[in-house]
Amino acid sequence: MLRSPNTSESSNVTTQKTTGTSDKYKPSYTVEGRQILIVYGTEYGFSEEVSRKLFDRLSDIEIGKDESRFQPRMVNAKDYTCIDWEQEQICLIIISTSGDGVPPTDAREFCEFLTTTDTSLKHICYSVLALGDTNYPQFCKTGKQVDQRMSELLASCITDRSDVDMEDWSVINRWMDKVVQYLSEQSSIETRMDYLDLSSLDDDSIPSRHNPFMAVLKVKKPLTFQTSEDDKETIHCEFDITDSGLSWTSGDALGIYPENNPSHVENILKMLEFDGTEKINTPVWAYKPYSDTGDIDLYTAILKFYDLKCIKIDLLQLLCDIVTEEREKTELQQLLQQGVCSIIIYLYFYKTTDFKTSKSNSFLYEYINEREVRDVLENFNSFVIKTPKQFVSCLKQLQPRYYSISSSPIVDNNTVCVTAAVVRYKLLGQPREGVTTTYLQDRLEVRDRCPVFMSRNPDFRLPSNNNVPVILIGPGTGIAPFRAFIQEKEKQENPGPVYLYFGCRHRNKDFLYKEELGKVLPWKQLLLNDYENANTILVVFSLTQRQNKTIHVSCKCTLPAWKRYFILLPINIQKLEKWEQNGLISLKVAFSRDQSQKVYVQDLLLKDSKLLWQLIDQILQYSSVNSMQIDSILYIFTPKDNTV
Ligand SMILES: Cc1cc2nc3c(=O)[nH]c(=O)nc-3n(C[C@H](O)[C@H](O)[C@H](O)COP(=O)(O)O)c2cc1C
Repeated sequence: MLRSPNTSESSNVTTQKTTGTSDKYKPSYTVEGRQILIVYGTEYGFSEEVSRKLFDRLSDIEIGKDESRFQPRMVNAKDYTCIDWEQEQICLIIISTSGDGVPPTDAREFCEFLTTTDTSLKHICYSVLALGDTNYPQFCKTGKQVDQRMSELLASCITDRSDVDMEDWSVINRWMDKVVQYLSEQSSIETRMDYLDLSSLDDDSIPSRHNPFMAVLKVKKPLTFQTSEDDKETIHCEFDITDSGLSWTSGDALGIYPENNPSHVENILKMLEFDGTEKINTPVWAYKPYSDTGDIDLYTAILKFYDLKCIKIDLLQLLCDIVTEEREKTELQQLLQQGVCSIIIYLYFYKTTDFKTSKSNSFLYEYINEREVRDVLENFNSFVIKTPKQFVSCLKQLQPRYYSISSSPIVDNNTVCVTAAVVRYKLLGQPREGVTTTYLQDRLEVRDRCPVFMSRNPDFRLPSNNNVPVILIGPGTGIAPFRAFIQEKEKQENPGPVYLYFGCRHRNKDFLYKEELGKVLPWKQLLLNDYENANTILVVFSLTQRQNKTIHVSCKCTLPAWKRYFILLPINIQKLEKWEQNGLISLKVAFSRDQSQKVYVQDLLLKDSKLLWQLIDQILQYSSVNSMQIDSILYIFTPKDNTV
């Protein structure tokens, strides 16, 4: 029997028949059928959502005259040890890329297993759906690596890997169509009961993304105040996680499940002419205690589990089908079908008419990106939605948000701190707000409870050698994880020096944690100028000769995904000192709005470009930095698409 490591050969596999629909996506769900394994590796839950869709599609297929069924089973890559590869026939892998081209944290061991095993998977047919984002230089790297490795292990490819740019469902659906088409023609897949070894799976007692801990908010204090429209509102929150079983390491992030603004929920219910007490099926992604019940009232479901900011194209499609006003129908049709020009371009490149959900439909994407669910319902209001189910099936799942933890467990392992800039802005003449930051600021009161869990960030750590100097650049709320790092350095015996680069608009208004940092680093407060236009946060850890290694990380922080870059570069201590003596490292001090002429980070970088390239040259010569890393470095120094 070929099992992944840590799996007992003599385990008692209980193949209980489970019939509950909410349980069907769990690996413990098992019925007799033609077994198909779906392995998903996810950081933020999208791969799991796609896997559920695939599961449903595969479950619906009837094969042959006996109308037998496929029995898909979904296994999170973190639970890969329950897989008995010898028994598998078909394996579909849906995996995202995280960090700077690395597997999702929970999928690392699975990828490591695939890389190191030399077992033949000749008997397995497979296909990979790689999820990613073209804004990252290492687009879909993990999916590509997994695909290559499966092929090296002699598994046969059912259909070519598809690489998905963000949530491009047209690509996802095309891949699923091909998989379904292939499988529908396979009568040789054996019918069996399930044989997964579930004994090694995590129990539900440890809080996780699916089972968050209800932490008490014990402190909420403003770090900056809004005295004019231009000012930023930044808050510091402390959550009590005593007896939760949760632990973290500085560099990790806290996942927080927000609630929507109740007035937005009420407004939507009014437009739909529902009163909110109607019952619907509890969404499969609901956390406890809601997940324990079969149904939930519509108001609670929309408040806690559905995204009212991001629009699913299904909502436009539904409205297009049911609006009664001709003008609205025509507008929706135009929106969904877009101009002839882009259809032709799309047909030419993709040889398909499935353009409705494609990113190539930029007109549609622009419409969606600028609007929220309530805007769409207001724009096209001649509808009658018959059932709450009809409506919620067109909404996205409300995702947890991740905040870099701004406190060290060494200081207090029962209190988790986060630092958040409250998001409020105007778009299309309407006031808009960030869901979680306004939930924390406006709706969550001290002593209230809120669902939280830990999100590991294993690449983003202080160097293990305390003597190693550390340079941190974290403008604005980018300072959050560095506050935790600095708290740790404070507790170390003979710590190496810490260089902190911080940027903000005004010295007296938004210099976060000014007093604390002033205490810790009186001798090295290097204030960089404005951060607003900084695309990237660069973190330089200097390493001793002995530790010379290159580490690349991405950190979950509050910046939009494409701005989330943390890069570690190795620098030799002596070199660092020498560079400093030679003036290669100089201090740049500027607050963007404290003088009449604005000065930004990129202006300083541009001015220093020659110097910076010399520095990068030295780093590159010193370490074995590969071309991927050079791309990332180039990205840092071209914040305004300027080539330095
Ligand atoms: C911090 C972070 C780092 C990422 N790094 C990459 C990357 O290096 N390459 C890539 O193709 N996509 C990258 N992505 C995009 C994700 O792979 C993409 O959003 C995917 O749909 C997420 O799926 P998941 O929720 O299942 O993890 C990154 C996303 C985040 C938030």
